[in-house]
Amino acid sequence: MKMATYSVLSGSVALITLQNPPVNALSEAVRTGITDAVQRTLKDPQVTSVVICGQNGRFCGGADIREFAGPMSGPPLVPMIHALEAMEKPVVAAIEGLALGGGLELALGCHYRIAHSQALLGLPEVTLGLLPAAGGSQRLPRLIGLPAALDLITTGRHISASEALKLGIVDQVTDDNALKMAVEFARSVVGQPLGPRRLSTRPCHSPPDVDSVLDQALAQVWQRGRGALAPVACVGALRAAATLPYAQGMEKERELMATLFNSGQARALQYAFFSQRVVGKWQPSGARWDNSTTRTIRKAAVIGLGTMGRGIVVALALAGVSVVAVESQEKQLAAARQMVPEMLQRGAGRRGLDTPPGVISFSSGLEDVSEVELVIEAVFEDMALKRRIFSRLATVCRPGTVLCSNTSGLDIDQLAEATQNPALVVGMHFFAPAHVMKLLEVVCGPRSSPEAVATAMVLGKRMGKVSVAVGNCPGFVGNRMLKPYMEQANFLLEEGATPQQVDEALEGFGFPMGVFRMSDLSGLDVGWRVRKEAGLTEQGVEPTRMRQGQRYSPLPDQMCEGGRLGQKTGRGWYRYDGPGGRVARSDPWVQNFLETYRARHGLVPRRIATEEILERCLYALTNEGFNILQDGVAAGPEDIDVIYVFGYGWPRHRGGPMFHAGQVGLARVLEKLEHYQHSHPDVPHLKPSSLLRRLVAAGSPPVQKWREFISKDRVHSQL
Ligand SMILES: CCCCCCCC/C=C\C/C=C/C(=O)SCCNC(=O)CCNC(=O)[C@H](O)C(C)(C)COP(=O)(O)OP(=O)(O)OC[C@H]1O[C@@H](n2cnc3c(N)ncnc32)[C@H](O)[C@@H]1OP(=O)(O)O
Repeated sequence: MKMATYSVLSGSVALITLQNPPVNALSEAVRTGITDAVQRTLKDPQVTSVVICGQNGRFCGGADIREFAGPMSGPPLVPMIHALEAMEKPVVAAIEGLALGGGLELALGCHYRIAHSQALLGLPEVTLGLLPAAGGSQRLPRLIGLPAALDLITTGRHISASEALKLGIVDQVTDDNALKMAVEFARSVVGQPLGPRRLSTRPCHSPPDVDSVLDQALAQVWQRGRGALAPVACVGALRAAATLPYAQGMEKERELMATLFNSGQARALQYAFFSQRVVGKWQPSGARWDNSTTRTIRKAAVIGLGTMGRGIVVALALAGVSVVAVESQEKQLAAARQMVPEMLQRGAGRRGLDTPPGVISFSSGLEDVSEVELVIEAVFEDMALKRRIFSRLATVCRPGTVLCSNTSGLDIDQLAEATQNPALVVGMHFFAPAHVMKLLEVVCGPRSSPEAVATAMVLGKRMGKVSVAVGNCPGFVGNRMLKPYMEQANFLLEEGATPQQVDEALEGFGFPMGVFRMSDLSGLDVGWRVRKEAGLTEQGVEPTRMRQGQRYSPLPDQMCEGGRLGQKTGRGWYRYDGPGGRVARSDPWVQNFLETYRARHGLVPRRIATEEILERCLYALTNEGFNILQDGVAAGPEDIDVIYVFGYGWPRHRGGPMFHAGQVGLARVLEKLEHYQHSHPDVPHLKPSSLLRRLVAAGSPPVQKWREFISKDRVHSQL
């Protein structure tokens, strides 16, 4: 039952309990319940104080985000909180579990706040494309000062009860029963003046250089936000708090919220929030998020200690898994022995731990993995080498050991074939740096058992990853979609664009790095190795611009042949201050290289508009997403969008590629793909997906409806 209940304890303390599981969000029924309870409190002369708490040890997770999709009805939050604050009887918030967003704003309207030591507090509205518009942007700076409020409101970060106490957000923290303590506290403050406890009546203490503090904050959110509107609006609301009387500040808060509330960005960010939860309810290959048998992993091995392997070792150890780290090359092993403990210590420090929970041992031979429960292979993308390792693992490991590969796109089934028990083989595709990046693609091979898949999914979650189950095909989901995107970027260079121009267009869209800067960072040889494996490169001869009957750009292969591998060689699509340099500068050599290339192939360069760059790169990528959905390689558009937001730098405020296509309009995306395919008939990736066509024919249903639509049309699903 969703509501807020009213009861009176020992005849004098009114208790208002929010009841809306699982997080006691402030739905219409809850707001109605609070409003009614306030009226009853006012009318009851026996009641001398009030305590507000949440059912089941959770104070409140904020406004009910699901209600944002429809018309607003019921008592609004602002007057409701104002009525609480205006009461002449002391009101105490008993904060257990969490007080987030509107939940904390409600607590800020109370006269006192008592928190349990394990509670988390915060104003995360900015992460949903909004601002704390129930007075939070005006009350918080009046309580803790402008700089601290700027930090909390523009980042949306959650803080512990002890940090909240230090900042002055809560009055007391307890390890015992916070509700009991709040009730005692409420009784003890009856009769004390409430004026100073009403935050709306306090002045906002701002530093003397208030303008420069606000300007600096604005510059920072611009730089961090990559085009996100909400952080900028948050600074605007805090500027109002610092410079205007409370009532005018509230008016500004309302205006800014109205703009954000109806923006595409707020819709995208709220979609991103729910997508992550949809993806968390995985059910691939007969496995299920809520009732699968899984193996508990206490000891694991990582094979190959390059950059990826080292990161995986650290991520496992931080999750409390003991790791056998194996590397056959002496030099690489020595480097890992030195680097891994340092990385681990830093990772533990970031989590506030003195010592990392997992123990790591190093080895140069596979025989040392015989006791582990799960192995993650992380050697080069070389199928023959990986198969040799898997075949050896199958003999060395105990029966039942789950065998995983960190391949970024090779066939999991071929690896499984090299073992005696293919059901135990799954892909665990991490993203670099593996101990930092949140995404994990768990690749379900056609023969992977539900138990092996569920074990990898659960282990990923334990490692703090957002695990997404995907099917087995070249590149899986993320890299399969990246291929047409990068292909278009290379074609654009052939046609007249420069790497900077393409990168600036993509960075303007909101990616942290354009495609060429990103290639330089990850190393051009990564893709080169994959193309060689696929038989696409033509080293030594004058390369053609067609391969296997399709347009192909040999530009990146030629860069690699010339030793320009990116940052690691100090030269790539940009030049750097030497190997390992980080600052990209435009390189006249590249300009000359492109001009010579175009001349040799008879290509006449043309001016290419930013719009074309974005449409060709992004729609080619999205089109592949539709093909992936059609093939059953991803369970739904949310899975693809989560992968792109967490693994590929897709700006979260644009929801993800599939959501973005819906926002642009599926009919428009289709029309543009048709247009570009007409001009480039030799590029199959521009051929509109039949699923896209069917969705358009069905009237372009919203992205949340695609799943049911797709499942009807799917020939077969890998998941
Ligand atoms: C014209 C202008 C009009 C303006 C009118 C607007 C007025 C608004 C005024 C004030 C602004 C206030 C805004 C807000 O408060 S926005 C909400 C802020 N709160 C949050 O961002 C918290 C979001 N939730 C979380 O971060 C987490 O869920 C958690 C930390 C609370 C709990 O995490 P965990 O235990 O891991 O559980 P899940 O994440 O899996 O969640 C469980 C379940 O609960 C659903 N849920 C969580 N929070 C909310 C919520 N605030 N509203 C609705 N539903 C919520 C979540 O979706 C899960 O459900 P499932 O999807 O069905 O599994």
